[in-house]
Amino acid sequence: MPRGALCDSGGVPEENAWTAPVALDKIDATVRVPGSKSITNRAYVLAALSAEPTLVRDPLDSRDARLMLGALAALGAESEHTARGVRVGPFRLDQAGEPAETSIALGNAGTVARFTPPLAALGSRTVHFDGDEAIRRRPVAPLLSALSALGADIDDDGRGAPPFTVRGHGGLRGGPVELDSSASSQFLSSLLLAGPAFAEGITVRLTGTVPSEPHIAMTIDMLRRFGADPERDGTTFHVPARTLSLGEYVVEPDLSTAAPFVVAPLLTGGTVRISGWPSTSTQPGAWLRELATDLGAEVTLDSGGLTVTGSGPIQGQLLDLHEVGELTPVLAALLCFAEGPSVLSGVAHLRGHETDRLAALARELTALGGNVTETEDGLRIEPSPLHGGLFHTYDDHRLVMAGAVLGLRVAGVRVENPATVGKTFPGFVEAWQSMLSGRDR
Ligand SMILES: O=C(O)C1=C[C@@H](OP(=O)(O)O)[C@@H](O)[C@H](O)C1
Ligand SMILES: C=C(OP(=O)(O)O)C(=O)O
Repeated sequence: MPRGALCDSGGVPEENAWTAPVALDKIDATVRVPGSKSITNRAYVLAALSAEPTLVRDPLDSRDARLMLGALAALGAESEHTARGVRVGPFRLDQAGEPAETSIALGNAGTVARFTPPLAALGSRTVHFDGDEAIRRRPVAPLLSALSALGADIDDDGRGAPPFTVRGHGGLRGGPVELDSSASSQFLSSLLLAGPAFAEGITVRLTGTVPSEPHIAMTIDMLRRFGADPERDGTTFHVPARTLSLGEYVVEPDLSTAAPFVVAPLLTGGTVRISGWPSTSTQPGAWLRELATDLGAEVTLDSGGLTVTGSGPIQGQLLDLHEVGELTPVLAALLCFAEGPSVLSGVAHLRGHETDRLAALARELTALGGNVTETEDGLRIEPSPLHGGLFHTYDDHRLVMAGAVLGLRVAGVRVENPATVGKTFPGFVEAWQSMLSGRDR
């Protein structure tokens, strides 16, 4: 993947930086993290495609989730916040009497930019897609090409990123298509999620390797729960046309958002309990349980949640993160404190995430005294003492979380623009401070 661009934080003044608290003692806290972004936004899309309204319970309420609801509303699927959750859909395909054109605000939400274009092609309006400066650098070309091959009418400016326009003509033929989903698993998830609504369903044959496999498993699992019949045969995926219906969907806590809390006791000693941790999950963050154990923590999972107790130093690691790329920023921060060198690999596609995460992490960790270099597909981290300073976050929620992890052991880490964490966890700073003050949330 070509080198990405580092996004700036839109002129957020440095005095808004948050000084990440140092852990003065062993931690002892119980933490509740919000609903999974990936599950929430898939549930909203599948609800919009269902024949009846769906109540999505315990959903994430954050910038990305609201952008998804806004996109679905623009496409004709209304939602309502109720005391029991968010009731969504169904999507009205008959859009007679609606304005002929509408716009979708993408913010910097990959799930909105990748999951909603097929829905626009199913409708009958002209839909313009655009968002933050950063989303204009995130790839969509393979998805738009596949949709065009399936019969969609799409205009873009040839850069392979937003903005673009989809002209709906009241449905999509679907059928067989080839897809290169190596830059983002979200291209494949997008086609599979909408597949049941295509006249001929969809058969996708992948031409490259796909990152973030757990997110593909999540897509398949959620399609099944909503009544679809997806099948996978190696690199070929088939989703027949189906009418979807479920009624109610309960969202799991976000295990990637949990990552900084899981690794905290490895750096401070003591115990963190993450309530509501599911006994099985398709989320990539489920792997943190195994990783924390390998790093020497005592880890137990019971009906109360996941309990992680840290003890002693951590060793350097060789980790292929191709399947769990979104965990990279927090793990890179953690491994700056390891006793030996670490190599994180398999994550070249992170150059097309919220920012070029490999460049951002190498630059910011080095600026605080770390010895971190970019490789072709990851990062090499050598032990080196860290010091305080401004930690730029490039409008990336997971860099805010990484900065918080550094601050546990290093005084004076000032995390730039902490509010950008609201993409997935608006209450992150408060939850982090409560964890350190021993006040349970
Ligand atoms: O489908 C999803 O919900 C996601 C897939 C992954 O994207 P990539 O495959 O582009 O890394 C992940 O990093 C992102 O945070 C969420
Ligand atoms: C890559 C991420 O987000 P998005 O859904 O915008 O792709 C992420 O949350 O780490």
